[in-house]
Amino acid sequence: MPTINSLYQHFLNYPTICTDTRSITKDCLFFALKGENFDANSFAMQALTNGAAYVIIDNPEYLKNDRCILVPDVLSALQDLARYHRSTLNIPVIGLTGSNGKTTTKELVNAVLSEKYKTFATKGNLNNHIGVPLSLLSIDANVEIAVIEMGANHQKEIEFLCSIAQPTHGLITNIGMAHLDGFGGFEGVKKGKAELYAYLKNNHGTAFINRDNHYLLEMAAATSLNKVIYYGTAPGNQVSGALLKTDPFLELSWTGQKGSHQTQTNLTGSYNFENILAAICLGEFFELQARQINDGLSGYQPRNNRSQLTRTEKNTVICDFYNANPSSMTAALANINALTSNHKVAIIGDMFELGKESPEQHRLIISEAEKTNVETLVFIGKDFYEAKGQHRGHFFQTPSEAQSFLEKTALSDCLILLKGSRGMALERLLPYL
Ligand SMILES: CC(=O)N[C@H]1[C@@H](OP(=O)(O)OP(=O)(O)OC[C@H]2O[C@@H](n3ccc(=O)[nH]c3=O)[C@H](O)[C@@H]2O)O[C@H](CO)[C@@H](O)[C@@H]1O[C@H](C)C(=O)N[C@@H](C)C(=O)N[C@H](CCC(=O)N[C@@H](CCC[C@@H](N)C(=O)O)C(=O)O)C(=O)O
Ligand SMILES: Nc1ncnc2c1ncn2[C@@H]1O[C@H](COP(=O)(O)OP(=O)(O)OP(=O)(O)O)[C@@H](O)[C@H]1O
Ligand SMILES: C[C@@H](N)C(=O)N[C@H](C)C(=O)O
Repeated sequence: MPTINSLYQHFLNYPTICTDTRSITKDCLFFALKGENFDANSFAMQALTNGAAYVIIDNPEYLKNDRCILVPDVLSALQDLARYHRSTLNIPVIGLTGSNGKTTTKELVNAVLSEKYKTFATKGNLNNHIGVPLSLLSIDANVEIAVIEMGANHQKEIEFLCSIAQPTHGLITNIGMAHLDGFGGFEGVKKGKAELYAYLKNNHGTAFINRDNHYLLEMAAATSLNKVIYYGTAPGNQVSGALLKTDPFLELSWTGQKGSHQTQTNLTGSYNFENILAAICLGEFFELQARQINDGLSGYQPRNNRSQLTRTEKNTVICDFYNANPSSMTAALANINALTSNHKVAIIGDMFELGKESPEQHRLIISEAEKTNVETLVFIGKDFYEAKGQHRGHFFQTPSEAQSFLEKTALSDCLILLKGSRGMALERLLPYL
């Protein structure tokens, strides 16, 4: 079996990692992972034929030549290699987690910091036990600061990802009602996310904390964090800010260490205010000029179905269908409520991974939606359907039933919120809006 040193030598010679023979890069190291459909050990020879330099396998049956490296477990080897590579990098690594807004905040932080530094940031949301190692292994010697997104749906996951990413700086965006099933309820979410603070505390890292978020303050106090930089709305933080405009895009004023400034963004949704402030705070901390921070923020254009305002032929659609949970759904409803339009429509789909709290959470969202000034409410999915009771709105069990309704209704001149969990894939309704 190879040592981590010998595996790392291969990585230094062949620093591209591949996990899929269908998109192989010449001279890569191919890690044969297992999935629900395949055991990629069986693709090892194909990977070599397609150009891989070496294949890392864990089934001795596929050990055919000296370009096959047999390890006890391929996933662990990938994680160990990433941990080792990270430990050779003497750069700030910003670990970023939270229930909502991780990807958006990561993108904004990267947009800001890249105005001054050579940055690396997690691609998309490759944020789990496979994605974090792959991200770290993409950091090359030119990178000056890395922003690593860390996702989790159960306890000890952030602790494990921190052991790989070894963040020197960290930020929890917020604590919300997400992945309640795996975390074991809201208190479980707090406990799981606080693993980042514990890592920073034990490794002399710096935490960036939204002082307006009392859950984060409680968690920081419980961890006795000693290196903390605050941002928020009240004066006296490293960065303090206020929303100036929210319709349709956010504009804000902020005060840092060297004066007050104004920023324009291409983001909709006042919930993005805290994401933006976090990015400004990191920009200030890493000594960017206000102009660089503002350029980074105003240059960021969401293209990832999160808070993305899209004009169709007939309507304006808030494309927010990447995911959903009770906290982000509440925030999205509050946002459309506050926006101006002749006619408002909310098309919202089931929220997944809520466990035994799911029926109640779906009932609560229906009540929240009813209280808004949105005239047309469309609820899609089994969970909303089961909670429908006597509530106002149109309820459909499946997106295709909702599609027939939308085809008949032919909405026009409307502002439409389209949001649901990933598995609902509500993007399929966009052509009918
Ligand atoms: C192992 C793997 O890559 N899986 C991906 C694969 O899944 P599947 O089970 O279908 O794999 P297969 O069985 O088809 O294949 C096994 C391997 O064989 C390779 N292979 C196959 C065929 C072939 O001809 N040649 C081959 O080489 C193949 O490439 C596999 O390596 O496909 C799915 C669909 O594309 C992928 O979704 C799946 O990816 C897995 C899930 C993954 O973890 N990917 C990471 C890179 C990642 O970071 N993905 C993120 C998801 C992040 C996320 O959802 N985060 C959550 C919180 C984290 C919770 C955590 N506990 C968790 O469970 O993930 C959040 O809320 O943010 C992403 O995709 O965006
Ligand atoms: N600060 C926030 N508070 C509440 N909801 C938010 C916040 N930021 C973003 N959201 C909502 O969460 C959705 C997903 O945003 P984003 O992808 O940035 O979050 P995430 O935490 O990275 O999610 P995932 O881990 O699933 O990628 C957005 O479309 C928006 O509806
Ligand atoms: C897709 C995954 N990152 C996620 O956010 N899942 C929740 C449950 C969703 O799809 O809404």
